[in-house]
Amino acid sequence: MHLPKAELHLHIEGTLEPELAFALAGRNGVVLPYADTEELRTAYLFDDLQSFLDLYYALMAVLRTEDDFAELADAYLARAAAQGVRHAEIFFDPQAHTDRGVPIGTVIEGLGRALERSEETHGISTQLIMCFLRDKSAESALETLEAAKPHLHRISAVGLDSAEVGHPPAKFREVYAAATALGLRKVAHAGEEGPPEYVREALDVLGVERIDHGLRCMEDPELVDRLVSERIPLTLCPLSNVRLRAVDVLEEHPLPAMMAAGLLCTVNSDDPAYFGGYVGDTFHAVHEALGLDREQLRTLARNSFEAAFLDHDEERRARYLSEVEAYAFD
Ligand SMILES: Nc1ncnc2[nH]cnc12
Ligand SMILES: [Zn+2]
Repeated sequence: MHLPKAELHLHIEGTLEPELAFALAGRNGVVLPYADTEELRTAYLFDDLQSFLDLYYALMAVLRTEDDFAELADAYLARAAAQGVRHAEIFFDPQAHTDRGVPIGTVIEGLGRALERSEETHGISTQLIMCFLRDKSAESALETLEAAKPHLHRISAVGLDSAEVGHPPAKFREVYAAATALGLRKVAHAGEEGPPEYVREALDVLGVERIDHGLRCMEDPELVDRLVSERIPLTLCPLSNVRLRAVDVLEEHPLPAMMAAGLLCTVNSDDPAYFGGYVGDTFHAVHEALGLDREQLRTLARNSFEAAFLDHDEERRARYLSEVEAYAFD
């Protein structure tokens, strides 16, 4: 669906399509434990977040050089542009690469190279969000922030992702305080598999401005009231929630109830190479499965630009919002 939109919850490593994985494996002499792309695709049946993460981290072995990261990001941006994305705030997981010997500079400069020419090449403005892996230590997160310092001009925010349950946001209090002192914005995954309490902690202890997922806030009416009154954006990922079994089927996703409750919902693709669709496909899917009408889809698109970190460029935000209003559904 070509409705103009911002994508705010997208892991660049989660855009690694099987074809590119095999091409990079060949180039870099990495042997994958799958015969071909078809066999690899059969592994994309997940029971929960962890079963996905195991494959997601394993496949990253093919990403080694600056060119690899630039190619990965460029391929995503081309697909996103074809689905109406005008602005993308892109997550990356530096520790997943530094832990296997790829320097953080290789990752950031490779991604940065694709991102800096994105507006010209794809018509998409971009930002980069550096995520800490919450199943690693707080010290490792601090070391990662320190190692990223020569490249901070390329990074606008920090985030928190990976295995949620058992790794509450408060574990990362110190690194978020350090990121704040460096002028970085803050988001965190919370309430995907973890309890509503993690959403509260992300707001109160880490000071995040957006919640990634936030699905489980619906179990806690008081929290919903707070998210509504403070207009905290939620970056929801409905196709991801189905594939990782947070909801049984898309038809039962609480997105309509969340919108009706007044939450500032956005719709995103999370890891589109693994979950069956990019963000335009996701808009189409929620239209079909949940019956969201055109004005509700327009609201989701409007919300995406409202929730974007575009405060330094309100003129651009206004331009994107006017494109949403002007969009004529086929
Ligand atoms: N859906 C997700 N939740 C947590 N960490 C992730 N890393 C990539 N995708 C993720
Ligand atoms: Zn995510």
